[in-house]
Amino acid sequence: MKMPKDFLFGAASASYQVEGAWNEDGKGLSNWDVFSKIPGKTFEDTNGDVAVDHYHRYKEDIALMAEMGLESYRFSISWPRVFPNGTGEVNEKGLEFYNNLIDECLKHNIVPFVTLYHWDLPQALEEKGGWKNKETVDAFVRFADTCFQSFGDRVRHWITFNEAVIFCSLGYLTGAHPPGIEGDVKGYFQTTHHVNIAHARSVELFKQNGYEGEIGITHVFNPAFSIDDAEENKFAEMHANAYATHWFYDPVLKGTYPEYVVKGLDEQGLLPEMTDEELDLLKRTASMNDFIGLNYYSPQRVMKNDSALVMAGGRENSTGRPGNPSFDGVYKTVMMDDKVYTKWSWEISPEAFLDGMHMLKDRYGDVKIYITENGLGDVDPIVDGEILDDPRIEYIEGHIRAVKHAVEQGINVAGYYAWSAIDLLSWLNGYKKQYGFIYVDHANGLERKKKKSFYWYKDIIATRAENL
Ligand SMILES: C[C@@]1(C(=O)O)OC[C@H]2O[C@@H](O)[C@H](O)[C@@H](O)[C@H]2O1
Repeated sequence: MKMPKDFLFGAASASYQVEGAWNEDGKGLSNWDVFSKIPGKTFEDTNGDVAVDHYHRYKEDIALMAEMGLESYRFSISWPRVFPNGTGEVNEKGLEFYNNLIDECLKHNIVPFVTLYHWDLPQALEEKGGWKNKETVDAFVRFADTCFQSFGDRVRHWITFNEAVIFCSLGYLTGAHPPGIEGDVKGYFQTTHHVNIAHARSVELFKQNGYEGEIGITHVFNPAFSIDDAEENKFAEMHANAYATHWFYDPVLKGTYPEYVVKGLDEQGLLPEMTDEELDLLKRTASMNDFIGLNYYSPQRVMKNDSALVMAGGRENSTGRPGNPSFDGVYKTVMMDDKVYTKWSWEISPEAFLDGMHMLKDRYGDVKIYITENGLGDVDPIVDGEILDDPRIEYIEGHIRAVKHAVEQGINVAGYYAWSAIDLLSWLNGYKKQYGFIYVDHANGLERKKKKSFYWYKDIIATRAENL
């Protein structure tokens, strides 16, 4: 079977990780511009000052994506490039860059798929409390509307937020991401609620103003599976899926928070402050969401936690490495002998991906899905100057096959975006963790080079994955 003709084969990036030009053309400071310069926060003190210089080299990069036959490019907009202080004055040069980027995509018949927020919050807002402060919600809605007005004549696909669970939990539970706070559990849940309100208000505004196209949100998709059939471990599975998935997906797709989590948080005095008006907003906007974006890399294998609650913070544990207890100590993730893992100990399981998508359909019905990220973080083998990233080809082949099976089994998947189009700055892992189809040679002026997977993906797109 060929993938449907309107299925989008894409690839993704994020502003802070690719653009560089951190202080050029009127751009304001982001929280990551500041946080990454705190000694020890990132591997080898890497930061996004230059990244892979997409800001100056986007035409070359888009041309390479077009050569690959890429049908769609998912990229994010740097909020502080548009609003240097988070709100107030608009930076026209910032709008100009994204207008040029969008026009370059369209010139090559590449569909722009825009993420409004991929973690780079204006520092001016972070300093006023960031996502714990309701004012940030107001500022986001203004930023979103400015983008709708400026780009909505050519952009027809919008994602409000990328992976709320990551920037909220790493910002307020483990402290590995800005603002670097550890153990603020109530603050963590409050930020997730504020992000949900910012999303819902932006969706309602998008629909009320009659912008063309579709809007949704992207969440981590990390389905939990018990290590066995023991009752206590099946409970751990239920608990993990409730807190890591339903807490984020239900308010968007059902318009309500999962009762099990609300009850648990209330009993612990951790329930976010939520007004009736906000809860009504979630309820009335749920049906306005056009799709849900899934960022799937791996499942989590869980069991009842039998050790003291040790919040393993720090860089290496922030990338989803198994072995950590949940924030509340109820369950822990484990590695299993019969599973396959990446160099960063992330399980590789296209099977769990397909099972998880069925779980979502059972809970949310026939919701339109985009796979907005999926890929292999690896240290790519280089042989005689050629980047032979066969492990990445094998990983992506298995996951596109799972997407194909999902579509054949009646699950409404409308597109697949590999993470990432081009090698880029990993938030905490510098450049050692590569994801791209295009290699960036940091030893030779950021020269671009096509990997083996570049040619492989080109063929997959051309044949619409018919032979998978
Ligand atoms: C933590 C990590 C990683 O470095 O592997 O997960 C996979 C991927 O997720 C994306 O949303 C991040 O923007 C990107 O940088 C990657 O981040």
